[in-house]
Amino acid sequence: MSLLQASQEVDSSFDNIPVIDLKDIGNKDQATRQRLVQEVRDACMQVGFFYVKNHGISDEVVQAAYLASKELFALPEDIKMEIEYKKTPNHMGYSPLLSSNNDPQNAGDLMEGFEFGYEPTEKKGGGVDGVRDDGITVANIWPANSPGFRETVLQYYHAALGVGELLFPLFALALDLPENFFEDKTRHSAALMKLLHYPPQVGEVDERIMGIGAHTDWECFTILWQEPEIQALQVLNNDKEWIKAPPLPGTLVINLGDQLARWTNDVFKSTVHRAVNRSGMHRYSIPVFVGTDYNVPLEPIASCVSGDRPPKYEVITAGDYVKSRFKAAYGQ
Ligand SMILES: O=C(O)CCC(=O)C(=O)O
Ligand SMILES: [Fe+2]
Repeated sequence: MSLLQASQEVDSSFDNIPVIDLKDIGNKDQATRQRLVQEVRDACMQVGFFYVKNHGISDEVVQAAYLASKELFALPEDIKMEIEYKKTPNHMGYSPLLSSNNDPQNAGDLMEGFEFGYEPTEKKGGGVDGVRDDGITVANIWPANSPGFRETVLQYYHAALGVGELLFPLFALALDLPENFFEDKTRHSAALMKLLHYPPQVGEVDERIMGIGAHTDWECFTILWQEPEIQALQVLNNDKEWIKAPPLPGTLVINLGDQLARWTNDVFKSTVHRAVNRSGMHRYSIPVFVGTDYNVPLEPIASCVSGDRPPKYEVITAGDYVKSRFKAAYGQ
């Protein structure tokens, strides 16, 4: 069945998020690979979200990033504000509570964050990397007097990039494209990592106050680590029901973003989601947003367009798209 035919028959009234085991990802056996690709295709068409287990990021690397994140957010507010995102041209750095607003219906997101883009682990200090001088990842900003912080979080970042490199060929195969379709479009690691902290929300439930309001992600896909045992993430299905995406031990959440929806003319779903922390405890999460290089135009692939299904989106480069979404979320 062609992609478009399959897409017409898709039922997106899911009530849970599929789990995909990556243990066979290096297995070259045709049938094994085909099974994995089919699982990815179904998840991308029906849900836009899936968990991965056996993803290859070690517990040590995850734990170290988690602890570094907790330590960062525990710093006094005035210290954190020294690296506020407004001090960079590209919104990297610290964003205090309520500084972003992902859902225009809401008053702001009740979370604080710290965001950075590509840097090799060995480089000392943040700064300009000529290859990526694209207006988005030109300047990271790092907390002063936090020894080891930069190295620790970059270690996680690079491990997540490795997961991304495993996933791109699967997405390509799931779209009936050559396995290496994304290779020349992802040479510069246009990935941003964000540490997030959601303080507990207590008291009366107000639907307009979310940790992060309803939104879609902006890149190709997001690799999300969630704090164990705290339910916060919710995913919207086609029946407009919020489906819980609880943390499952040992897994990461993969969710598709708008770039893949644009590449595929919505054959793959960039699904609306939100998070709210009513657990009474502090919650931390770590998304890594993986996209195509910022100069790459997001042109719908031929197998996702037909006379009945004309292109839904104007062509825009990945970079311009991400910039426009930053502007909308931060109001500048
Ligand atoms: O913290 C979470 O579970 C979700 C975060 C998220 O959706 C985002 O940062 O785009
Ligand atoms: Fe998101």
